[in-house]
Amino acid sequence: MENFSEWFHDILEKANITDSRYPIKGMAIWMPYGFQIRKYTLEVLKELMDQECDEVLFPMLIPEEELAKEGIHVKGFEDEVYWVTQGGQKELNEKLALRPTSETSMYPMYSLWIRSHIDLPIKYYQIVNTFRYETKHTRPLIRVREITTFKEAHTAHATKEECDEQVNTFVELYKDFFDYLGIPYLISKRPEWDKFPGADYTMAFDTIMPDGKTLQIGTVHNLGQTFAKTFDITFEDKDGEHKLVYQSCAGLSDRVIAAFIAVHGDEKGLKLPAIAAPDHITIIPILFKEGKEEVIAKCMELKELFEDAGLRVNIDDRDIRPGKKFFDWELKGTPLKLEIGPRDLKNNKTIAMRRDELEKIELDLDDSLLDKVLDLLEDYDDNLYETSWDFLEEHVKFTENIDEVKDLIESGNVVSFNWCGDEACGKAIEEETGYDILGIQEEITDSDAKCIHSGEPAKYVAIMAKTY
Ligand SMILES: Nc1ncnc2c1ncn2[C@@H]1O[C@H](COS(=O)(=O)NC(=O)[C@@H](N)CS)[C@@H](O)[C@H]1O
Ligand SMILES: [Mg+2]
Repeated sequence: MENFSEWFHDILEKANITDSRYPIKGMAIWMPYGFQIRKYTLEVLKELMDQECDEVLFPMLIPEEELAKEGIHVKGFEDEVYWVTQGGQKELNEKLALRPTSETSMYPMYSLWIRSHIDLPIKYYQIVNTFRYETKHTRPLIRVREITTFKEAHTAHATKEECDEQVNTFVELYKDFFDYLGIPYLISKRPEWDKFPGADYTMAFDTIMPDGKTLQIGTVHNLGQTFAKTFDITFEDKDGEHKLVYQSCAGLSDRVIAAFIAVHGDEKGLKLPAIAAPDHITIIPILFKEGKEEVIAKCMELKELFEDAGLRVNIDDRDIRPGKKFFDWELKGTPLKLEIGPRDLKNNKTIAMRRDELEKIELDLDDSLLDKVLDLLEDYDDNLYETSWDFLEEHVKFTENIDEVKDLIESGNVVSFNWCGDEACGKAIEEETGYDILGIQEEITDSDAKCIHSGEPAKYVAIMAKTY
């Protein structure tokens, strides 16, 4: 994985995940195999989101006057918004923004819908495409200009306590989501200067990619009452008083799939956890002239057996030499491969192979087969989960010496350090090292800890990294 970036771009094309040759920079096509990975990933996400929120769907276009209402917010996005200025031959009398995110399309409606405390809480989410004219280097799935898989949740609450609680609930939901996908993460509170435009604070999930650079894979924002003031989202409370709501929002994007592919991959290609793998099992018949029908018949029988157990199975019966089939299987990263040839049939066996260990496992073609296959899939998933978390944990290094930071990060680590929390000091650290402070992870109680830069008493343990 020396050159991860090359591996990543290659695998997207070779495994038929996306095609970035679309004639607009930062926009790509979801190809069939990738579309399935995205589909199964979204099934997991929606299962979790539907327990917490109601799914809705808002228009993609936002009137300029709404987008511009929240000063800090629009400042944060003014360089990234795409505009629609014409309808057919006619100039529009008001410019329309392609949503970069949907606060300013949703909150005028929240203001309309929320009258009384009984209308609260509102907890809506949508999975849509959003548009950001990213000026930094675009990368497929990682930094795109059309974010095709943008899950955004937006909540409104009567009290601060309930809103703060909602932020914690979304953090827990994201932990569950990434745990299902076996994507390891670091959670931190973004520094003041890097929080979401208009938010009180931002909780961020970062994963460590194979090259040691971190990728922000999800964020939860406590918006406080800022947007409520701007969009006049008030409610009449039980005591008859009119009050501003408290709001939170939580976002994920295509980056989840970038991380899913990256953290589990290896030199041979994809290695997909079963939960979002297009197929769980690839059956490879070894076909000779004689015995061909029997082999195919047995493969069909096994496919049915596994599908009846809820597994996704494909038979690679292409008329090509087995070696090419094995190569493709390794590239596409299906968890388990079963080989069946005429000799295996005679011995009533199949040769199984897990995509992680790549060792031959002889299995009897008897009624113990299904359970053995399910056990292999479970052990495989556990191994992927453990391996990815080991990688993350091995690549977070604590240091008290700012001179060590560069070597640690350049050799592919995230650096954990004591920080006084002062903004000027934080910016000086970023300036001096050339890396980003991802955020603070915990408060420090024992007072003798000193800030890595100012030497002042440290208030927090923070993390910094080279980021995507
Ligand atoms: N250009 C981009 N390409 C891919 N993913 C992106 C891009 N910009 C942001 N993201 C992802 O989208 C997530 C949410 O974006 S955000 O700006 O942080 N937050 C919001 O937009 C909030 N309104 C969430 S509802 C980020 O955590 C990041 O993982
Ligand atoms: Mg951005």
